[in-house]
Amino acid sequence: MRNRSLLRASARLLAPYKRQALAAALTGGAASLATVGVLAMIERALGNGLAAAEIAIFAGLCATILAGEIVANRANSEVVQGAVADLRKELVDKILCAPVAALERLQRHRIVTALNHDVDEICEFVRGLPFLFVSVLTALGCAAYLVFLSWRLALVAVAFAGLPIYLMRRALSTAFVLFDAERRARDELQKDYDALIEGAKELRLNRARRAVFRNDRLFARIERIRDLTTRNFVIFSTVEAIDTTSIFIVIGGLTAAQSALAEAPATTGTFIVALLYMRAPINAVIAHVAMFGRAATSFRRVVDLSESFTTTEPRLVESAGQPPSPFCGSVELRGVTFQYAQEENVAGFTLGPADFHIRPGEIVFIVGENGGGKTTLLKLILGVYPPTSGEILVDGRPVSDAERDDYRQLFSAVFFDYFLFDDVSVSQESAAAAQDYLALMEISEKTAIENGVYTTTALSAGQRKRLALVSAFAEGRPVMVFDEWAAEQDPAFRRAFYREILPDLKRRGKTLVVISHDDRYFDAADRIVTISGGKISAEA
Ligand SMILES: Nc1ncnc2c1ncn2[C@@H]1O[C@H](COP(=O)(O)OP(=O)(O)OP(=O)(O)O)[C@@H](O)[C@H]1O
Repeated sequence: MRNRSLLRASARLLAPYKRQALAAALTGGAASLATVGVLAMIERALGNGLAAAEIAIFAGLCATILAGEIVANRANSEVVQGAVADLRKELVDKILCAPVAALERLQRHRIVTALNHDVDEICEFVRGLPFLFVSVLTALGCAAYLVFLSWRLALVAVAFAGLPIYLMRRALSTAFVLFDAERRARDELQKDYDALIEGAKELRLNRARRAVFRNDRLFARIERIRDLTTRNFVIFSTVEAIDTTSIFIVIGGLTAAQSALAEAPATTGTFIVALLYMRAPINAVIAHVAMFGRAATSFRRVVDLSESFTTTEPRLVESAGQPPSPFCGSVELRGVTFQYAQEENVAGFTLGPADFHIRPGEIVFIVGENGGGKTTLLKLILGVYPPTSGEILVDGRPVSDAERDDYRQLFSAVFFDYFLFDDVSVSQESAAAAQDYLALMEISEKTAIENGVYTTTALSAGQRKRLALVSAFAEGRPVMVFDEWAAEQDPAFRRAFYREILPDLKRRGKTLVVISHDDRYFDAADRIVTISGGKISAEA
């Protein structure tokens, strides 16, 4: 079933390139038929020589082979590169629209392996499709020619090829099972590669962990992949060896049968030459079967991934460039709940039902114990997580799924695990203010904004966080949100954040939502909301 899906998906990918694909198929097909024609003429020439007109036809066929192959390869390349680029773009768009909670749950390694390895495998298969088509056409042309030469010899050849074909089929189905195991091992290896880079400092410090990680995890997985790939290689070499041997078995069978069938030796000779020629396209088909197995496994992974990316906001990529809606009133969460997906029979954390509101121009602090639900609440306020139930209202009007992306444009945020892009989206009016903010953050000596890009982001942890605040400010949104922003700051700058920067932002008309554990500065808030065990427990 899935295999048919792969073929359907391949057909869909190739659909926009129908004209080039048709050109490739026709020119490739013409070259294949010309090859069969050349073979037939050689057979005639060996017996009777060629007349002048036939020499011209022979030259014409050779020219057809040359031109056909050049044009077919060029058209193939256009088709395949187009289809590959489309598949990559499609996956990027899927990830851009995917629910953030699903991306967080899936973890980076699975997505990276799908984007790189799986796309490459599928592309490799698609890339081979036009050649497969030409190979099948050539093989069919040869087969027709063989039947034309002698249907009785053709029957003998099929009879002798039966057992090898059965053995090859058995071997290939074993290989397909191994592809699956190899693919799972690749996911795990990618996960360990991530740990190898991201955990470099920890691995340097702990000799015992380094040894276990290297030997029992990384090397063990690399060895497993080597083992599975080698076993697959052996299977395919065996298939090729069976294929090579089978041709000789068939030839042996033909020579043995020739006298019983009273075939002319010249016919049998030509039959065998054509049979030998047929080996090349048959080998190409077998090689493609291997590609098919790998691509089918990768395709299953991509489909599984795509299914977990099912989104309520499929049009996110189309709405780029729309201006944010004007914000004049309040934001309210009414009876909002959110539940993380269940992990291995452990129920996911549930937040809410929560009622929460933000009035324009105020500073709201969200406080509470670790794991109480502050960041989850923040992601709900920002519209990054859609509520499981309940609704979000702007100026008393509920925000629908279709409007959620407009709603999100009200906010800029510095998350606890923020990502710092090196470009700054500075609106005309906030460009000068962004420069002011670099100075206010005491990093204008370290970096500057040139052509909308920071000259450097290679700064200390606290300085990078200040740069993230500049970026958030430069976006010019009415509501700014900070998740434990001051955690990395030195005491003087931490004080500056609560006593100078937040009031300055408020003076500039910003509404501010701040997660904080800095209880000595809680008085900087206009209002404090406490959350514990997923419930808003107090408001002051
Ligand atoms: N990506 C996630 N997937 C599943 N569960 C999660 C995820 N993130 C958080 N949780 C669960 O949700 C609960 C609340 O997490 P949250 O990050 O909102 O807490 P917090 O109050 O911000 O904590 P902290 O003060 O430690 O930052 C946690 O106890 C955790 O079990």
